[in-house]
Amino acid sequence: MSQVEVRNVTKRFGRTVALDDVSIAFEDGGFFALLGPSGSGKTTLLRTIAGFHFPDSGSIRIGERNVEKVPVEKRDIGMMFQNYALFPNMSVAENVGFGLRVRKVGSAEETRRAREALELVQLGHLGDRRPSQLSGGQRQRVALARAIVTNPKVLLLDEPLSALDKTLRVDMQIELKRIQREVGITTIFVTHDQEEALTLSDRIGILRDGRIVQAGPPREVYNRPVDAFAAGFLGEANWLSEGALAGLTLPADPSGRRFATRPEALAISAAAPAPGMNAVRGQLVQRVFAGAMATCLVEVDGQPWKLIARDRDIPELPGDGAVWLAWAPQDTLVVPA
Ligand SMILES: Nc1ncnc2c1ncn2[C@@H]1O[C@H](COP(=O)(O)OP(=O)(O)OP(=O)(O)O)[C@@H](O)[C@H]1O
Repeated sequence: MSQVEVRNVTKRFGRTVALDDVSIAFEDGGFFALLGPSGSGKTTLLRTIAGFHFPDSGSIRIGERNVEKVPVEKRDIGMMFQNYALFPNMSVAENVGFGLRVRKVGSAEETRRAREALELVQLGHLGDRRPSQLSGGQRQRVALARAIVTNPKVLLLDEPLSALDKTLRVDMQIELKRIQREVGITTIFVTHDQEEALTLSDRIGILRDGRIVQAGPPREVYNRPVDAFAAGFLGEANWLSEGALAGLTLPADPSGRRFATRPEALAISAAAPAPGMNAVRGQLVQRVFAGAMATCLVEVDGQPWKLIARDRDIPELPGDGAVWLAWAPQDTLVVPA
């Protein structure tokens, strides 16, 4: 059975329908990322699961209980938001133990469990410090330790890493994933960073206008997007114009469908590609060197196409910019028009 289940939830703010009949299940122990453009309803969905909003209709189950009318503090959740606030006048260990104190577990148990949680986030040695004496990344770990110390059924994270700089954010992603695996806690994570969602999660859900467009394992959503929006939102898509379809080997009947390629599925060359490959002709606009990888921007039939490849795999290209872009037929993305 899934650990969290949202069934037909609608949530309105005045005339805005922030969640429109959303149904989605979160597997026990899974790491689930909610992705979508600004205003698509990600935060509203998370806050409705947390209990800060009550749905206008529909139900929410956490564990074995229906909780749509249960207040936040009784839902058995841990939370970490972007603007997490640690209590400045408490030590790190007291901050972590706070939720246990509220639950009156007793001081010996509080100390022991707070220490364990701090060790889990590798801050066992800093329990006596004040939050102001920690770095940004360390504070984030304290917030995480505090969120999981009560052993909740589900961990809700709303863009928890977005305030960190790039390097620290990548470190924290790895750390968060390790901790999530170690504890085995069902985690729901809101982000608008596609790469972060792909790195961390074993399932993703894409929202648009308050609806779930597609949910599934990242690879499945990336390789089999249900529509053009999902294809363009999770990664980039080069769309084939109708006129360019003639002569290509397509994995499905073209009627009622659109076809695209991912940037990394393409090979670029001056000469026509080998038989059996799909290929289009284009005009090289730009080749951008970025260390290990390179990007080529190519105009194909008036459309901008993008190729991403290892720089060393890109051959010398002709001065006049006339190139072929080739890909294996099975790498064609097929989406309903
Ligand atoms: N408290 C509120 N009162 C009124 N409207 C709200 C409230 N909270 C959210 N909304 C509206 O509901 C819709 C969904 O908002 P939500 O914050 O869930 O989107 P989001 O996907 O998390 O966006 P972002 O990525 O920008 O955080 C938006 O149109 C937003 O303006």
